[in-house]
Amino acid sequence: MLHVREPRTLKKQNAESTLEISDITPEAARLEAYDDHERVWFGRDDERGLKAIVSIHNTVLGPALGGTRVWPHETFEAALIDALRLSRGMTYKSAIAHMPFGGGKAVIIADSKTQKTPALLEAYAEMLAALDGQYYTGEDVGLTLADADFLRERTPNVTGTTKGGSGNPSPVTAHGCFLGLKAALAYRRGTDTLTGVRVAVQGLGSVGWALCEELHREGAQLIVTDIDAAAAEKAKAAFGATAVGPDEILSAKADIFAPCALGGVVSRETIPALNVEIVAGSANNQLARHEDARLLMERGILYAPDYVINAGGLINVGSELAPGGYDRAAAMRKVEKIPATLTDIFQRAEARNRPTNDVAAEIAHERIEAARAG
Ligand SMILES: NC(=O)c1ccc[n+]([C@@H]2O[C@H](COP(=O)([O-])OP(=O)(O)OC[C@H]3O[C@@H](n4cnc5c(N)ncnc54)[C@H](O)[C@@H]3O)[C@@H](O)[C@H]2O)c1
Repeated sequence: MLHVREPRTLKKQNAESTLEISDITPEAARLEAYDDHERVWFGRDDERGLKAIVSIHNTVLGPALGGTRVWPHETFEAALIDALRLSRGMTYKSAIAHMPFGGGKAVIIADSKTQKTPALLEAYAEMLAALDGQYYTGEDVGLTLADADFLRERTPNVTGTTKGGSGNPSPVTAHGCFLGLKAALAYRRGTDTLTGVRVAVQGLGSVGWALCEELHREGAQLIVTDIDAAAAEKAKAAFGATAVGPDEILSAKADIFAPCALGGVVSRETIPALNVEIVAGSANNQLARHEDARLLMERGILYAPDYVINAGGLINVGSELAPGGYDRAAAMRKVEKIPATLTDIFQRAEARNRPTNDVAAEIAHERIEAARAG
């Protein structure tokens, strides 16, 4: 059932501030991606260049937690859909990883290389403070560890910082993906030996690069791409990788495709050209549509649901908020459960002839409904 919530207002932190925050839940509710979000906020500060959407999907399991993406979406609607899909994914991610958090995510509409000024981040910190604990954030595409530290100096609800926090989540996300990718390989081939296994990695940013390091150490052959050609060149030198163009990676002949850039890359348009046995990577919302997982299944391609395999970062930053504070060893023990969780999903999906992401979503829903019922 669709609930369209009454708009709410937030108290201004400072009467002089140029930041305006509005409740755009009714506007979001008109979109297919809405999926019954609890609240969607829009923060705008023309003087400081901020346009930010904070999307809170579901807080049944706990307060909303999810990173902030800085990306120059072409339209406001595209940014809003991105935020909605990302925050819903965070709800599922927490539920599957047994973390006590709800799903939330933020999108700042800006080019992180040219428009992410200290003034913009100041305005965003003010927005986070005004949300007053409804939403905890951290790194995502376009928001670095230094940015997270900058925000944390101004407002408390920022995780994954060096300011008393757990630090950069990306290597932990990459490690969880590495373990999950091996679990998929073992499920498919009966062995998780990576020697000579060809992995096509799309996106050589914080997670993609760290994943390549682990894969390379275990003897995988890397085929890489990035829209930043310099990153691909660096990977050639560091890992002996083969670099291909951004459009070529989707049909590259490999054993595994690891999407580690943005979402929507696995779609009914791209699936026919995929030349791999497994899709396992860090990107959020890899599938353009939930139903696309069935097309993968029909092509015999094993899909590791994104919010299961990439939960390492959430587990790490979320552990900061555990009673007693951050304990890295405890967080890593949880990350090491990702392969078993995935294997269980693969088995259930195969036994019922269902796509893996259907099974994962079902498990997440069951946990949320059980918590709602108390
Ligand atoms: N950082 C984390 O801990 C974390 C946790 C969970 C999920 N994720 C997801 O993993 C993905 C990567 O995150 P990140 O933190 O490494 O981001 P990042 O910004 O550090 O890296 C993204 C990289 O992808 C490249 N890229 C963008 N579009 C591309 C395209 N079309 N083709 C090839 N390359 C392209 C960028 O140039 C950049 O190098 C994102 O989808 C993110 O939401 C990240």
